[in-house]
Amino acid sequence: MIRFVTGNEGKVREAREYLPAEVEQVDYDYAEVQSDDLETIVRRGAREAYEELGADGGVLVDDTGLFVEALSGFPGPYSAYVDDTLGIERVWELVENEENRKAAFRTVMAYYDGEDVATFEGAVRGRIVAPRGDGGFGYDPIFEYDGETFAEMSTDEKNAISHRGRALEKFADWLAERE
Ligand SMILES: O=c1[nH]c(=O)c2ncn([C@@H]3O[C@H](COP(=O)(O)OP(=O)(O)OP(=O)(O)O)[C@@H](O)[C@H]3O)c2[nH]1
Ligand SMILES: [Mg+2]
Repeated sequence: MIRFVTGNEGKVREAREYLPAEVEQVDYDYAEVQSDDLETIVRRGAREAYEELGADGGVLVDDTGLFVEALSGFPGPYSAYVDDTLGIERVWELVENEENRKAAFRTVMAYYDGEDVATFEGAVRGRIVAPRGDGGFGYDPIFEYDGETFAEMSTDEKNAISHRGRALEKFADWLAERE
């Protein structure tokens, strides 16, 4: 059993689809330290969550950012705040008149079970487009990869190419090797 510490059900859905182990969602709000480095955020988050929730199996945390080239990497680690305040329509409007609409998603996951903290990273490059599709969550409707937005893909299709899918793949390999 893996305790996935997140308030985001979309992340949990993708992890459940991917991982062979059972995944329990724990909605504990660990402190996301102010940092422009996702790895720093998840390393601390995993330790804090483990200490708070107790030594009842490992905990997994995921911090994700959307990095838009024309905006010098914004919103990056502040993606959740910008989603809540500006919303994805406004992010699209910020990029709409730019020639360069390239962007990347980056996820870093950290797993901690009382021994060492292990981290797994995944990234995908795509471009920002006007919102399309009703699947997915967060910025999925404005992120296009190979002609389709993430919101137009099934969970399986997104996992096969996404930032989170790549991080989950590394995590799954690591778990399998440890057994
Ligand atoms: O289009 C997207 N495709 C994704 O695959 C994806 N993963 C996360 N996000 C969004 O980017 C921000 C990350 O912030 P975030 O990592 O702090 O997540 P969160 O605050 O939602 O949950 P958590 O911190 O409790 O785990 C939040 O606005 C998420 O909705 C995504 N958007
Ligand atoms: Mg968050």
